[in-house]
Amino acid sequence: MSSTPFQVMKFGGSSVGSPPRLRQVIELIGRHAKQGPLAVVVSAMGDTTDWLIEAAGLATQGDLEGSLAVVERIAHLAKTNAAALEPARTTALAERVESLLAPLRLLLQGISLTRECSAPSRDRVLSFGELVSATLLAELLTASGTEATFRDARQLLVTDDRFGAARVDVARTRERLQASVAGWRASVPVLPGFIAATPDGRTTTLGRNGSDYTAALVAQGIGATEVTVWTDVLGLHTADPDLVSDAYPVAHLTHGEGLELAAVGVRMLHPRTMIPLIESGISLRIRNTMHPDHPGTLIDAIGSRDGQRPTCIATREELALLGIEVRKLSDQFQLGERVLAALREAGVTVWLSTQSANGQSIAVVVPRPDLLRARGAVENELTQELARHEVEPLAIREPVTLLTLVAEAMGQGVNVAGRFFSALGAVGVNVRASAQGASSRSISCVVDAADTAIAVRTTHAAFNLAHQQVSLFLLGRGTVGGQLLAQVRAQQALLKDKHGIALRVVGLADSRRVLFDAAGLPLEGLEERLARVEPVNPETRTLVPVLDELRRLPVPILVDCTAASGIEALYTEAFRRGIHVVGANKKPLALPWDDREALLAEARRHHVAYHYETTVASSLPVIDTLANLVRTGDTVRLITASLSGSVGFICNELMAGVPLSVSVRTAKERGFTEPDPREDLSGTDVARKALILARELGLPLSLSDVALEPFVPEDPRPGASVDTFLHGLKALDAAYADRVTRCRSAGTVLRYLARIDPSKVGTDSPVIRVGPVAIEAGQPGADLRGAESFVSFTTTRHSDFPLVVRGAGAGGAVTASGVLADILRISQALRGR
Ligand SMILES: NC(=O)C1=CN([C@@H]2O[C@H](COP(=O)(O)OP(=O)(O)OC[C@H]3O[C@@H](n4cnc5c(N)ncnc54)[C@H](O)[C@@H]3O)[C@@H](O)[C@H]2O)C=CC1
Ligand SMILES: N[C@@H](CC=O)C(=O)O
Repeated sequence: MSSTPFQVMKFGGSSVGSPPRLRQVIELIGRHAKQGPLAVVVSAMGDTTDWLIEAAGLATQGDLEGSLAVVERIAHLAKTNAAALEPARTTALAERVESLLAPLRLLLQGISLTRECSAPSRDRVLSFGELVSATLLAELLTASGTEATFRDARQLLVTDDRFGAARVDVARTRERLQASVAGWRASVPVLPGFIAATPDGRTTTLGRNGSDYTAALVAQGIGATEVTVWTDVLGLHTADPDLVSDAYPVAHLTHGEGLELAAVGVRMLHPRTMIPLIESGISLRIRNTMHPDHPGTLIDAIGSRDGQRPTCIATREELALLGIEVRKLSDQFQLGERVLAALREAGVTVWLSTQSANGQSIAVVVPRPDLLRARGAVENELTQELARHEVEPLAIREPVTLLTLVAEAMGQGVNVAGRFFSALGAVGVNVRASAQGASSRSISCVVDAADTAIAVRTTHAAFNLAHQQVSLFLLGRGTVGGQLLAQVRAQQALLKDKHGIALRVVGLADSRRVLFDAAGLPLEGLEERLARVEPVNPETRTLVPVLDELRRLPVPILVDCTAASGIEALYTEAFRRGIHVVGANKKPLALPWDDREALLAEARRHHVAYHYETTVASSLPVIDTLANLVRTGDTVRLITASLSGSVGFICNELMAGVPLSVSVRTAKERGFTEPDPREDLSGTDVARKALILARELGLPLSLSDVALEPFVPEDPRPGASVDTFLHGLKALDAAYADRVTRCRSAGTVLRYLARIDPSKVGTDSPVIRVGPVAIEAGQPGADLRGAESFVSFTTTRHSDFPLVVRGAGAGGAVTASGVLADILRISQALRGR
């Protein structure tokens, strides 16, 4: 006889709930049975257990007809599944199902007559789910060529008579299994999970996750080395994938980690199941029936093989926090002991308890449905002290969630608690209570239920993700915003894989519509999706509630690709919420000096970044260069610049003989102008840019200080639409053609330049001048092409040869790339925090 140890495989209800899944299970068992001895444990098919509970309930109400109709549903599922796999034996298998369910029908009849369903009767009713599935699975396996035999777990697993959650007599169970296993090698044993029997043969059930427990007990009893739980996920994930889209299956865990996770409520594991496995050194694998080649999660004595130790985040929801505090300090009180004993006595599970060092207060976390019972038990225990006002009235907080980080040797890691709490604090999650397990494998805290998702996502990112998550709320989906979305879409994978930055667009707004999803908006078709949102009145809408959601996400950034006036109020709200801002919009920086200073001070006060590199010459590194000059102690003596990509382009077109009206229209079409090109042609846009630069030098100037000569005279119809304005430009074509002719004959080029001369501070001459000039060939800026800009810095150190920054100064794609670079600067600066 072979001495190869057994493997135990357990299949849950969903794995055997439908013909395709059942077929996969039969194939899997067939394949593994060829490799070595195998024992199979199976749950009831699909929702059968719920249906049995329903049938028992109806029978108890005297509704036999309804109850038998539910049995019909159960029979139908079993027959359909069996017939789909063995069509040739449809009738025989249907008869088999009928004969298996006949005693159930009789039992329900009895219950309906007495209108009483005792705990033993209920266990008996529930047992039919597993009995049917195990019997059918054994028959279907044999028919498929894998010799299998139904083994009644009630003859093997011995329990006490606590019906509903019976306690197993491990020693007697082991004895029976050892005696029985000798005959198991020739034919795969198929055992019903979840059910067992008292020593006198009355059917019992094992409670929650009972089938996993059966598998662990069987493995222990027959000396198996591994239990595989086949389910519908790829393994135990680092966090609940419904809450965290980045959660991933963990390859290896130690038994200790598994037990810890089971203890804090991870649905897939139960402490009862872990104990026989740990005692007997049996590995537990969690695998997906639909992906049988995926290794899933292996839980054993060794744990991680590759040094990777991901932190699993477990949540237990629907809890209540009870705070009990003594008014007067006394070492006689033994508050903690009494409260815990009272709760134990009342049968209330305590998920977490923390006591103050002096024993004056205790906080306990209990299941929410047990809150009344828990409260009653504690108040009863402390009746006299409460009456004498020695104890504060109980403080109750509900619903709350218990969030636990589990990782081997966590206690030896540096600053684990600090990282945990600061990650939660950074997104505004209040920790209501906390505890670090003595095992050094876990640390737990209690948060409000409303904070569950954000708390899990944040801690998961802080502990498990190699990449930095960045959450973008984009305002504006026009020339720049639209290009930015396209660039994020194109760069997303590369940024994550190569640079460790995971950009997620969580919000998008235009002037009248907003879309927001904290989990991230799919970028494909996003603008079309926004266009379908019901528009609202821009005058009355507020984006502050969106900021309240944004602030709770990792590295939140408000990205302003609008030309909106008054948007600084939103920036201020963002800064106050710890949200960074990246803006292409010049208007907030051209506010009166005191307002602009107040805005920047607000960002500094809240330790957030405000980057606006693209406000001066699109993606050209102008502001950064200037800041570096100033930071390194250089003195800027003069800045001369062609700061308008659109007006520069128009000048070049005019010099090439294109009429003014046509060149302005082309500049707009190419995305060089402001949404309203009058902003460019009036010189206001250049004046704002020059002002932004002058202020970077610390000069407290305002727009009214700029000596401005427009490129095109003021529109006589300022309220007219952009189209009307563009149309009206035709009237100026001849005058501009004349001007160009004069330039040509003088050998000069038409340009629109800005000049910032700090030496004029304190004199009658303007520090900033903006206006059209005719410059000679060979002079800086004369040879600009298309929408090129240039900025020339003459400084103490760059005196003979000014430092020149030159390149494309306008356009959606280049500007968007500058905005993206600002976003990446923030995320890089925050890495690891
Ligand atoms: N086009 C370029 O080459 C450059 C543009 N910029 C700046 O970028 C900003 C955007 O320019 P474009 O994309 O060309 O403009 P655009 O007119 O093409 O797009 C503006 C977008 O902002 C939206 N919007 C307006 N008010 C809003 C509000 N209060 N909230 C949310 N969305 C709002 C509009 O619905 C539109 O989607 C402007 O401030 C411009 O000065 C900066 C550097 C270069
Ligand atoms: N309209 C602007 C765009 C960049 O700020 C320009 O023409 O330069």
